[in-house]
Amino acid sequence: MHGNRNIGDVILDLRNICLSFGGVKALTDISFNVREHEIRAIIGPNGAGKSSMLNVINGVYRPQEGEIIYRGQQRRGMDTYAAAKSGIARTFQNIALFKGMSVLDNIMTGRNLKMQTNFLLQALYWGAAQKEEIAHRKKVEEIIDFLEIQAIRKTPVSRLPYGLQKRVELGRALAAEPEILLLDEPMAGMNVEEKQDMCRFILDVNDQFGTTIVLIEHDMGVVMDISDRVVVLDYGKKIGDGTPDEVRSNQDVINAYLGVAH
Ligand SMILES: Nc1ncnc2c1ncn2[C@@H]1O[C@H](COP(=O)(O)OP(=O)(O)OP(=O)(O)O)[C@@H](O)[C@H]1O
Repeated sequence: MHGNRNIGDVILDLRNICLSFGGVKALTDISFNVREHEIRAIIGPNGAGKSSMLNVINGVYRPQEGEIIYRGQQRRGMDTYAAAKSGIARTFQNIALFKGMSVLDNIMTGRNLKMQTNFLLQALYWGAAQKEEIAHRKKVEEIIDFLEIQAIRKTPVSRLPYGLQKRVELGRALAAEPEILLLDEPMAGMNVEEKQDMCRFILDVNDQFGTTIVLIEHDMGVVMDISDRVVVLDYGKKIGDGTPDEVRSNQDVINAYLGVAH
């Protein structure tokens, strides 16, 4: 629960979203919502528009048509900075960490938006800045404990196996203490064990921090296992929306997936 909102309230409402790139219609009239505290998956075959949808939510793309209502307010012209500031954090399909920096420092970069003091103020009020720094470090250490990566906290990210890099990326997103966490294919390229770990962490984040999670994932087993609700896109259109069971038995969804390699 965050502030005065309750579990199950709609916190993000996407209405009639249309997005095109030149002649390519990436999203056509897409509407769906995200409820407080749920795990919401976006699935669909390659090129269906999943990444575009995530990019609309965190302000990378501005849709030509449609409305985005976030926390009861219509969002206009939000950019990535404003989205992050308002509590939306994300991880990327391809890991976007500072490879030469340690795990600790990478996660610390996720605190940037939370830092109040700028460099000048830091020089003037050294004590206050130091206090703030200590508070940030504490938060980062909590995340490191939570993700069970104490042993590698000083290790440069480039030396870590892929699965752990993904975990560090999750840590950096968590450092921003987001209300909505967007995960773009969090299990892509992972082996079975790494996938199980990541699943557990996603569920724990949701459970212990109450974070609402929107994720894109190709692994159907994972999606159906951990999601509360699933929205299905195909060729930029919404063809299904509901609980995993509802989506599984939706004929349009079955057809779309039988049409590809599944
Ligand atoms: N920046 C862009 N410029 C031009 N076309 C784009 C851009 N981003 C996406 N598209 C097009 O929009 C459509 C949807 O792409 P998108 O990446 O959102 O799909 P996706 O479901 O995430 O695919 P995948 O599973 O392969 O990652 C595709 O036809 C894609 O070529």
